[in-house]
Amino acid sequence: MRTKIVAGNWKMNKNMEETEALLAELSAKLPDTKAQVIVSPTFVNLAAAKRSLQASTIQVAAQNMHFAESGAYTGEISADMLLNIDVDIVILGHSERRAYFGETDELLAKKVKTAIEKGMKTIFCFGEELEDRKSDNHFSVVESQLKNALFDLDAEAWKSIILAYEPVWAIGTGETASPEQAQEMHAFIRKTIASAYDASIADEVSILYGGSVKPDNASDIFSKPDVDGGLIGGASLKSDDFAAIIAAI
Ligand SMILES: O=C[C@H](O)COP(=O)(O)O
Repeated sequence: MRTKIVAGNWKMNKNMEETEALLAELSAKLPDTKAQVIVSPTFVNLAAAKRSLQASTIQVAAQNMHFAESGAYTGEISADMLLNIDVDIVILGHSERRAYFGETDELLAKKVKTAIEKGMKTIFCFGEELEDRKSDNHFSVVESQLKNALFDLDAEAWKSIILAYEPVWAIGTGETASPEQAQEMHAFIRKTIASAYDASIADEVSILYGGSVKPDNASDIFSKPDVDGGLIGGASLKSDDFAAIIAAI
């Protein structure tokens, strides 16, 4: 049985007081769920989030990290720094990191490797752009993103990987992939992993969908057999909306 997960990526939103207030609201409204719920505030608010959630089942993830142990990397954050404040989940490969900060599959492979070595869980994001889908290249783009960043991992490492398929054309646009499009791609991802490794790894990895998930479309998307939850952007910034999405799983 795969773990169901709903994760909220807050991106560059919410100051410390707003972080604490949103988490207090969310904790009060958290529906009864077996899903793993994760929130991902900005780096500077991770410690405050951990404090706010001390008595909660809600987990905290970072939105990025560097691959190096430490050193002269101005502005960067290491795995050990995250672990030092008890943050052991990291989002890597988000399309905004790829598009605005030049993160490549090769760089992401290094980051994932570090996360695994440090005992962290990775929410690994990937997905095609609109032109890829229009030109019917979406499957090959996704396959190469997975292959380049993840397929050097050993089988054991996959226990620490959560996948998040996020078609770039659906992120923050209000345009969601249809539940059928999400299911088709998630099934393809599982098949690709089964070919590279084996069926049990493919069956066990949780694959989240991300891209304009809202309270009114969440249950249709989550009802698909290969969709194990969501990575939620905008709608995770409002406690009512995020709680409704969690309730839809
Ligand atoms: O990480 C989350 C995704 O970028 C989705 O964002 P969105 O729900 O605002 O479309």
